[in-house]
Amino acid sequence: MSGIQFSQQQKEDFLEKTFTEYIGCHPTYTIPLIRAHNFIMRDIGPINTTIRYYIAIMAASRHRCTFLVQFLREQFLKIGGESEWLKGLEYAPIKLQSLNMINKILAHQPWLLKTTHIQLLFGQSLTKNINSWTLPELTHAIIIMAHFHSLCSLSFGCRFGYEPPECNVDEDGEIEIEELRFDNNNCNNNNNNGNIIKKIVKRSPASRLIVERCRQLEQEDANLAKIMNSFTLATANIKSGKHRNQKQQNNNNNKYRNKKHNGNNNNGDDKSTTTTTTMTTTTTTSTTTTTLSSSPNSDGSIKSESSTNDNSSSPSPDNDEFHPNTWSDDEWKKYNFNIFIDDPEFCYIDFAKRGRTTDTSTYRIQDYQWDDQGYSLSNYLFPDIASFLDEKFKVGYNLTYYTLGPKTNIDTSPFRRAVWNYIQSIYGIRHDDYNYREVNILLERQLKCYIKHLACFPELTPKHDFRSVMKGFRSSEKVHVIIMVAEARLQAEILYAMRTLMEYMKLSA
Ligand SMILES: CC(C)C[C@H](N)C(=O)O
Repeated sequence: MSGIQFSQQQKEDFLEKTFTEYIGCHPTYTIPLIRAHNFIMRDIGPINTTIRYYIAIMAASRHRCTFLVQFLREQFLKIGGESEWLKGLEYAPIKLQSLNMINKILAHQPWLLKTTHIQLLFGQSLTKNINSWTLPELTHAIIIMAHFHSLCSLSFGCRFGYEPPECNVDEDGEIEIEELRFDNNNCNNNNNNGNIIKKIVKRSPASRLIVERCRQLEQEDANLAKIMNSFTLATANIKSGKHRNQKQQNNNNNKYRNKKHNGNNNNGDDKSTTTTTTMTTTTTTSTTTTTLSSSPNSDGSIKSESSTNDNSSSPSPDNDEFHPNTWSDDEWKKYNFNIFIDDPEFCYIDFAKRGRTTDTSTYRIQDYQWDDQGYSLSNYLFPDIASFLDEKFKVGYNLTYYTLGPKTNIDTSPFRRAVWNYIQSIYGIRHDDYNYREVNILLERQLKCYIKHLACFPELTPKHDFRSVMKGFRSSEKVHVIIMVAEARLQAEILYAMRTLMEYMKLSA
């Protein structure tokens, strides 16, 4: 795939800014992402282009993603969208307003989507009018929404969590900075370095801060070998089935037993993180203060408060102007996302803690899978879309460089599968053939918390998290995890939506 060139238009439209800069280090993913994006937003499809952009604005507003909302507003006007509509949803056609409900459900609690929601959008045959949706239109709209909800996770994960770059100081005092910039000519998919493009820059007074950071990183690196060895061991144990012994031990662990009895273990969260938990050091413990609403607590579940980091260096205007956690009240007002959505308080709740009154049971992936049912239904309703989504899901799930930090030739599939299945379990999707104990063995608590935050509350992901979790990982590997979060989340939304559309079609057949 190296050597593929994007047209200037494509670059301007989508690759510039965040995505070019940060995801470009994974061209194997960037290319299908852009292909799918262009198909969803620009190619021939059931929905008119300006409307697509408006739906995308509604979707990105659910997660208050300034970067995307600004970008989409510009595009909307550029292609001739009604500027009046940008005053708020109430200025847009009723047909668009009617998407509000499924936008919020899909974004935060997709398991709540029911055929009645779909029914409302179609109207009864007698009352069918200009405001009614058709099945292909609705499928397109759902895919736009899910695509942008997932891009919010990608966007917050990368754009706001990436300072300063990893770097090393060599003996001559030059600094090697890992630059995760997209460069078609230098990208080689089989490159064990994860396509990192390094640049040597001369030390300058301005780089003193970076040098200090390098020293810190060197210290952290001292623990790296240990961490990676224990990870390799855990992975090997899982492959050889030895984790069953671990499971046995853990079953004797009182904390776990109590938790299980309380019925709170649906998400694979386990407060009694086992001794084999790996991947991070415990050297940095950040103190937090509460300022915003809703953030995950230390075991990966969400509590009603959020954090800013006492340890984070004071924000520079350049880096922080769009970061919600640093906004003043005035700044929040300036970007009034609420005009494009209703019920702004509606947010993710733990699937495990969903109200007893809801009739939602766990989604068994074996009953409705992407590969079979999801693929064919989406393709039937919106021709050709399935292969674009499928390509992205496959890369999101299978991408590997066989590296882990400084180690090479590592089979990371148990770790990647744990990340993927953990995210889907957050949305109530269970893979019957998966042993969820592996999640607790391979993902330490802080990482689970980060992942859950990024999937469910991307707008509240503390900026410093990118640095403080996944210690020992390369920056490109952290981006890789963020890609998995975005894709697993996207697939979860699409699965719930397609399953509900299928039920609706059966009912109305
Ligand atoms: C997310 C990372 C741990 C993935 C790893 N670098 C790999 O090549 O598979």
